[in-house]
Amino acid sequence: MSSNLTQSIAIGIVVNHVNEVFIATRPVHTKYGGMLEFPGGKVESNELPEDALKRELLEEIGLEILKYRLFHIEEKKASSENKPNVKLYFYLVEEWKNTPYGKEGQDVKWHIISSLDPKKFPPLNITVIERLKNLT
Ligand SMILES: Nc1nc2c([nH]c(=O)n2[C@H]2C[C@H](O)[C@@H](COP(=O)(O)OP(=O)(O)OP(=O)(O)O)O2)c(=O)[nH]1
Ligand SMILES: [Mg+2]
Repeated sequence: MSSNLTQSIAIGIVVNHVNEVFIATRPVHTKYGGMLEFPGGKVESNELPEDALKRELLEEIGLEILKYRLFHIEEKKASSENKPNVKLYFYLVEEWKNTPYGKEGQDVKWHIISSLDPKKFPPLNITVIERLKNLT
């Protein structure tokens, strides 16, 4: 029997009109430190995934999002009894206000979708990056 809880994560794939996505480098001292990531973070207990998406993008990259849609869900079972299962909600963000920047001091950059190297991202991003490349 498994009693593991599920930690949901809301992630924004911010895409501009020239097929670039806004990507940050994870701080070195964190899990997957030094790897690339789409902005986002943990869904809190009182939130829906899309509430967390709006909050995290404002907190991390100063973006007020206007148009977004759920694009992909990735789930992973916990590797041990005392860890949560994880569920990643990836949203495509297509319209926003403001100009995104690294509000927490993180390194950020626009990357052309076709140039993305999935090996530079956490392993749960591999499928969504493949799907993203098939869009363009
Ligand atoms: N933001 C983000 N997290 C990802 C991606 N891929 C992936 O596996 N993750 C994982 C890494 C983390 O274990 C988890 C989200 O964590 P986070 O570190 O961004 O969480 P957070 O913003 O709420 O930060 P904190 O409060 O835990 O410091 O999801 C991704 O593309 N973007
Ligand atoms: Mg985060």
